[in-house]
Order: sequence, then C-alpha cells, then structure tokens
Amino acid sequence: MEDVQLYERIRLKCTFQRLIDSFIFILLLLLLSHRLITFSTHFTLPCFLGFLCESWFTFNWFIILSTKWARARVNTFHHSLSQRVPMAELPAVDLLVTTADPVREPPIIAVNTVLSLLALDYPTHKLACYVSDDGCSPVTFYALLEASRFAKLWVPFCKKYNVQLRAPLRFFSDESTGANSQPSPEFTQDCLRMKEEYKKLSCKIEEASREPERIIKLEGEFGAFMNAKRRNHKAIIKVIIWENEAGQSDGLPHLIYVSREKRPQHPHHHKAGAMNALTRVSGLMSNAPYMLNVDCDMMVNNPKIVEHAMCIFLDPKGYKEVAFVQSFQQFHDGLKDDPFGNQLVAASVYVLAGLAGLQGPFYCGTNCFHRRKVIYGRSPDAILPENQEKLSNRELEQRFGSSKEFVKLAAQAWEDNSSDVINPSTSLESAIEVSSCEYEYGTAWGKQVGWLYGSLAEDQQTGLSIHRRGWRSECCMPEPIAFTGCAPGGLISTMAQQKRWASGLLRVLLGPQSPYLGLLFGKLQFRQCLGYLWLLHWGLHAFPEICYAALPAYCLLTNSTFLPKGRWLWVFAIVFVIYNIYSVIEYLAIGLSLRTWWNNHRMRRITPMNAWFMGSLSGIVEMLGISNSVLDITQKEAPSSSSDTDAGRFSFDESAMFVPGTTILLLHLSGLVMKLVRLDPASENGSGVGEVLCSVYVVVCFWPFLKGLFGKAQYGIPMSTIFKSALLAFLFVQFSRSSIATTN
Ligand SMILES: O=c1ccn([C@@H]2O[C@H](COP(=O)(O)OP(=O)(O)O[C@H]3O[C@H](CO)[C@@H](O)[C@H](O)[C@H]3O)[C@@H](O)[C@H]2O)c(=O)[nH]1
Ligand SMILES: [Mn+2]
Repeated sequence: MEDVQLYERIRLKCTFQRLIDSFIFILLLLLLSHRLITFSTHFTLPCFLGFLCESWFTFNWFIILSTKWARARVNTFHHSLSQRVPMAELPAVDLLVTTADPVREPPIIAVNTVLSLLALDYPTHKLACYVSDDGCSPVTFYALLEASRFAKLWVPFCKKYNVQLRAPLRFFSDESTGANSQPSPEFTQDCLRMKEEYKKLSCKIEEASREPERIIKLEGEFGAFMNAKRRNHKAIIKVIIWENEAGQSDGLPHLIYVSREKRPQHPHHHKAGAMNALTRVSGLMSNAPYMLNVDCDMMVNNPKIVEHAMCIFLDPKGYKEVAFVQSFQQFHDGLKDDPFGNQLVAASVYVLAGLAGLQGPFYCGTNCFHRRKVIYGRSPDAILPENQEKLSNRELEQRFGSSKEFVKLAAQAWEDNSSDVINPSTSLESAIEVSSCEYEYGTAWGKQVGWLYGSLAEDQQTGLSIHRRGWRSECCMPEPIAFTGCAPGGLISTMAQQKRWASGLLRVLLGPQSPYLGLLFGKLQFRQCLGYLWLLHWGLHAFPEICYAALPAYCLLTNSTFLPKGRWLWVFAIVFVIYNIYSVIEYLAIGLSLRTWWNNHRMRRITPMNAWFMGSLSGIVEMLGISNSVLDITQKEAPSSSSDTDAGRFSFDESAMFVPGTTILLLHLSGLVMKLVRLDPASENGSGVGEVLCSVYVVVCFWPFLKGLFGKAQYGIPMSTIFKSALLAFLFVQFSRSSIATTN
C-alpha cells in the first residue's frame, strides 16, 4: 500500500461567527452578574427563576459556542483510491438495512433503498446486503424477492448509463438528473422499459400490501411465515441473491432477508437488537470488515459513496484512528421551508461540522459506515496493550456467545483479517442460532459489543462508547450528498419523534455512557463532551424553557417583573436582537430562506415545551422503573403524498404532548387581557413594556396553536386538550394571584 493521502480535513474560517458568539456570551455573563449583584438589595421569586433559567441558557450557549468554534469540512479524493489499494483488493462491505413495520414503513420504500444499495458503484462481489425485518412480514419478503428480479435489469441499466439516482422511485420522479442532458435514443428506450418494469413491480407490491392473503400463499418459500406473529416467531433467514461467488464483478451483490426470533417474554431492544442480530448474521455469512448501516428509508443518492468512505478508512492516518464515517441525514421529500423544523439543515451545517473539527461527528443511527472490529468492542491499536490484541477462547465466548462458528469469525474480524467470503448454505443453521432470542444472554452484546441497549437513542449511546474508547469519527460529505431519506410528514409525527429522542437522550445522559463519565474515566475529549451535551440536554432543556416562557405571563398576571431594570433592560434587548439577526444571517448564508429561519425558530420554542417536556417525563418514569419504553416508528410516506397543499399546516391529536403548549398560550392570553383591562393591582415594581413584549413574542411563536384553538377537524386542538390546558391555566392564575395576596 502506498502512503497516498486520501482525504483532508480543512478548518473553515469563522472569525465573524466566533466574534458574535463570544460577544453574545459576554453579554449573557454580564446580565447574570448584574442579576446576582441586585439580589443583595432586591430579591423576588420571578427574578430568581429568571436568573436560574438564564444561567442554563448561558451554559447552553457556551456549549454551542465551543462546538461551533472550529468548524471543519472533509474532502475525500476518491480518484486516488486505486493508487493506494487496487480495485480488486478493496475491502468488503456489509450493507445493513432495518425495517420494522410494513404499514408505517411501506415495503416499496425499503425496496427502493435496497435497490439503490445493490446498484452501488463498488465491486459487487464485495457487497452483501442484509435486510432486518422486525415486522416479520411476508409482504416485505415478497417485495424483496420481486425486487431482486427487477434488480437484474435495474442494476446493469444504472451502471450502463451511470445514472446518479439509483433508487427507481427517485429516478423516475426526477428524470432530468439522468445520464446526460441529451439522452440517446437507446437510453430513452431502455428508460421506458425500466419505467414499465418498475411500475409492474410497484403494482405487485402495492397489491400484496393491500391483500396479503390473496397474493401470498404461505407455502414453499413463504412457509416459514405460517403462524408467525410479529412479536412471537422463530428466526427466519432467507438468502434471496447469492450468485456472485466466483468473484466476477458483473453480478449482483448478495441479498439476505433476516427476521430475528422474537418471543413475548424476551426483550427485543428495538433497533439496537435488530442491528446486533444483523451484525452476527452478516458476521457469519460474509464477515466484511466494514458495515454500512441505513434505515429503510435512506436511499443512496451518490453511488460512489462507498469509495468516498473507504478514502477515509484506508487513508494512512484514518486507518489508525477513524472508527466510523458518518454522512448526514438529508431528506428528499422535505416540505418547503421546513415548517416543522425536522430537516435539521442548519444544525448539521453549524453544529455537526463543528464536531468534525473535534473528535468527530455523532453517530446518527443511519448513513454510517462502521469498522466491524470497533463494533465488536476494540479500542484503537495505539492505546491497546500488546496482550489485548488477541483474546483467549474463553474471553471470546464470554464476549460473543456460544456459536463456535461465529466466535471463530469474530476473532478474525477482531484481529483485522476477515476477508474470507463463505458459502451461506453451510452457515444458514448457525445464522438462525445467532439470531435467536436467547443467544445474547450472558454475553457482552448490548453492553460492550454491538449496539448498546438501554435507551431509545441507541445511536448516541453507541457512538459515545466508541468515542470514549479513544476513536475518532469523520464526516463524509461528497457532492452530491450521500443518502436522502423521508422526513417525518406532519407536526404529530415530528413531535412523536422528538419526544422519543428526548427521552432516549435523557437516558443516555444519565446512564453508564454519560459523557460526563466518558470525560472522567474514558478518552472523550473535553470539547467533544460539550458537543454531546448540546444534544443530550435536549430533554432537560424543556424545563427552563417552560419556566422561562411562563415567567412573563406570571408577571403580567401578578403585576410583577422578572426582567432587569433600566439600562440592563437594554442589554437584555440587545442580546435578543443580535442573537436573532445573527441567526438569520446564518440561515441565509447557507441558502435557506427567511421563512425557514422563522419556522425553525418558532419550533425551537414549540418542540421543547411540548415534545421534549413529555419525552423527559417519560424518560424519568422509565428510569424509575414505572413503565417500559415504547418505540413508535416514524411514519415514512412515499413522496406522492406530500404534494398536498395543506402539508405545512399544523395538525393536532389527543396526545398529552400538546397540553403544555396550549396551557402556555392560554396563560399568555389571560396575562395580556389582564394587562389590557388593568385589573391588576398597582405596584411600584409592576410589569411593563418588557413583559408585554415577551408575552406577545410567545403568542406569536405559538400562533399555530392559537389557530388550532379555533381550527376544525385535525387542524383544531381537540376539546379534551383545550379543557385540560384551561384547567391547568386556571390553577396557575389562581396560584399566581394567591402568591401576591400572601406577599402583600
Ligand atoms: O424495533 C425496531 C424499531 C425500529 N427499527 C428501525 O429503526 C430505524 C429507525 O426508526 P425510525 O422510526 O425511522 O426512527 P427515526 O426517528 O427516523 O430515527 C432516527 O433516530 C433513531 C434513534 O432514535 C436512529 O436509530 C435512526 O437511525 C435515526 O434515523 C428504522 O429503519 C426502523 O425500521 C427496527 O429495526 N426495529
Ligand atoms: Mn427515520
């Protein structure tokens, strides 16, 4: 291997950003110290609460400032890859896809993801694609089987014309990005044929989804699905394509369907459990040293992505220190102007790119290439004591479980010499063994090996454990972007997703992989730890956010004040104005619209107070052992359904998640009314323009909720929610008025 540099990390110039961020930080510190000083002469409850919340926000700002401080960008030189490693010697890559529910995740979406993976530009005999189906659905298997037939036409077509979008669904919805602008008649003809074939495929899959009993007879290939219940069935593993043994490079990659065993009395650990089963099955069948992990909706957008990732892994420097290569989540069907703030574009550009300049980006659960040995728990060679490089047989078994065959292959992967491709027919039985419910008992799976258990944010937990062992990670941001997925459609699914994240993240924060522990006892770098806190604090953030939002309402109701007085009120206003102007500039600078900024900004108020708040509460309840975690899978929709004009409108349901927001809104409305009609008792230190403006600001942010109060059908907040919120608001008003009665 020649020592050719295959990627570079360039620090971005961000002097202006640093100046503004620091200026805001200094002003925040000044405000806090002013508050502290005035407490000696004038101490009130609202001011004290204001001080506590502002301290939290200042700490949070410091975290953001530190994380954004040294942003970096990674460039990969995939044209030089062959100079370091001849094409024939490129490492094998196992492609791991998870799907869990044929209704919320329509099989046609998973099929497109799989097709786009099978058509990757990489020697095909080096690729094996494993699809985990936690739904244990014959429809998913049927869809994959049909897709494998279509793939025989589709993959050669993509390669012949070098098309960029290799998921047919994406290709046919955007033909302009095909091979060239002046398509040859041959291309046009082939294209028409593909379109016809794809149409047949999607009709078949749609029909099977609609009427599974009629289309799929549970016999022959499908016999295994007989009597299989979603949560109660034996392991089903089916080799769909395995034609490419001789190492010819013109066939299709291997394709394997895996539905791990599930029994009601055994915990299945959601996606982390599925990933671990896939890791073992793929470890047995192909044991590639690298694994790509994608959710079922993340379609390949750049067919050269594996080569780009390999540039990082095979680079002389990256080879020693990079554990995983992460491409950001981006969405192909995102709504215009991101009305629900779920596309996270600005966050990736500023915060995640900031991490790129530190120990590396978070592992985001999808679009990520891993080294198998790292997933098996290895630390970087540089810090590994000599004797730990090899594990004894007993250690191996304790770690990886009782399957002799798997343990042997795991040891090879651990020692970095796992290139043998083995024949599936000999290992299908062992594959079933390693995907049984009981296989993990008494082993290190879910604790030190594989995807870690205990939180719904298994990705952060797993990523943290890797960083704390001293590994780096790297972003991979080729042009065009690597993958695109489906963004959650409406407010309800966004909120459900955010709630799940908040509770999962809180459990990571307070669990054994906490970044605080990683900093003290592991090799997590200080600023990387701060970066993790930016994310893991999401759940906790809800409490100061709600408290701070309630303060102006409380002050209007009780005619008191929580804002600093005189000149200091100006400092407060200046922080607010500069922060917002700067944040607008940040959005515009990366080509986002003003509207997107406002939508995201508004969601930064709405999401914490509703979804994150409920998420933290449920996280706390779970940690106390009162309830088990429930994972609602995010709804994935085929792009056609998002063209509807009402797509950006807020819709509500009966969920308790909308109660806090509605209550806050009602409180502010009552506060403002009270101020207007001057029902409040006069007092010297009464609320003034400051409180009124703050209150108006909250109402403006919650405007969609205000519309929801009067909206119809799904666009209206349900009566039960309004009733609960009105009751809470009433109690709050009574409490506020009684609190002044006692102080007067
Ligand atoms: O029991 C389960 C539950 C989920 N999944 C799969 O996990 C993936 C992610 O689930 P989804 O409902 O799409 O979650 P998102 O909120 O979109 O996921 C984001 O956040 C998760 C962590 O909360 C990460 O695991 C994901 O990779 C990341 O995309 C999907 O492919 C599912 O099929 C399973 O395989 N088994
Ligand atoms: Mn998803």
